[in-house]
Amino acid sequence: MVYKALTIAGSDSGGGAGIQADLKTFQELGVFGMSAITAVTAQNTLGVQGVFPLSAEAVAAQIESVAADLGADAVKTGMLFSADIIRTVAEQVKKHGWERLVVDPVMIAKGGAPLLQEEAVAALKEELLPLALVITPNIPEAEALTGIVIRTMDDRREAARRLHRMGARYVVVKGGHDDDGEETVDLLYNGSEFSYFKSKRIDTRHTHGTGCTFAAAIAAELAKGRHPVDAVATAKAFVQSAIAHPLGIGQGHGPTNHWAYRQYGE
Ligand SMILES: Nc1ncnc2c1ncn2[C@@H]1O[C@H](COP(=O)(O)OP(=O)(O)O)[C@@H](O)[C@H]1O
Ligand SMILES: Cc1ncc(COP(=O)(O)O)c(N)n1
Repeated sequence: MVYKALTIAGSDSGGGAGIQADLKTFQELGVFGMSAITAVTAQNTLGVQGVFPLSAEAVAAQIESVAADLGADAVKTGMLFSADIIRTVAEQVKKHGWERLVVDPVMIAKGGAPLLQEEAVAALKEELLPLALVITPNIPEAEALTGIVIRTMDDRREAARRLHRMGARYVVVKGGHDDDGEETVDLLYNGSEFSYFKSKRIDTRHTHGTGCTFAAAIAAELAKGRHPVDAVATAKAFVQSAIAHPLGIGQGHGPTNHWAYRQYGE
């Protein structure tokens, strides 16, 4: 049985985030990766030097080509850039009946470059979020989507409840941006209870693409038919290993090591 996952996201020329991180992660987890590119970024470990969006028509055509021939066992979205592209992606997801959908609501690159237009946040909330099986905001994204200022774990739980009410069935509020403490804690809410995925916080600047890698690993595990909670557990272990064994390339915020989980395990 060959499991297939489709990523709908932006291209990162530096290879650490976006489509490139997603395809590497799918491959490492034994899933055949396919892609629909929403925007091409000129990017490296130092930052984003340019953003060149594709038309919504070009995005739809790529998705149609995949759906018409190969099909997808799970779908992941990343950088979507505009409201137009978001609406198109939502239409396509509904049209093809894709239920195992991971929405990583990418908004801003770690260096501060916007990857989603401000006016597109409403479309993300209204059109795409209700279709998500799993949504994986980091803390600033959870704040932008809910309007809650997140300082404490209670704030995070409240944000998760709101995102669930907006229609996402499993909400993961990631803890990479919470700099306090020895641990990073990703909080998962399924509509009735919370669970916590904890790992040792690694002191490193090589975290470019961690969010993409984490969400792609969830999609890969969902493609194999795994339960969302088990998929999140594997994704946390995968990204932890990828951060713990950095490659040390590039002059800025380097990429994670996508083959670390296979080579070294957790
Ligand atoms: N320094 C770190 N040490 C260990 N895990 C981390 C670290 N930074 C991020 N992570 C993990 O990487 C994943 C992505 O987190 P985060 O940085 O919050 O997302 P994003 O890349 O979208 O900003 C989460 O599972 C988080 O717990
Ligand atoms: C094309 C593209 N997509 C997404 C990100 C976010 O990366 P991160 O996973 O570090 O939040 C990025 N920098 N570039």
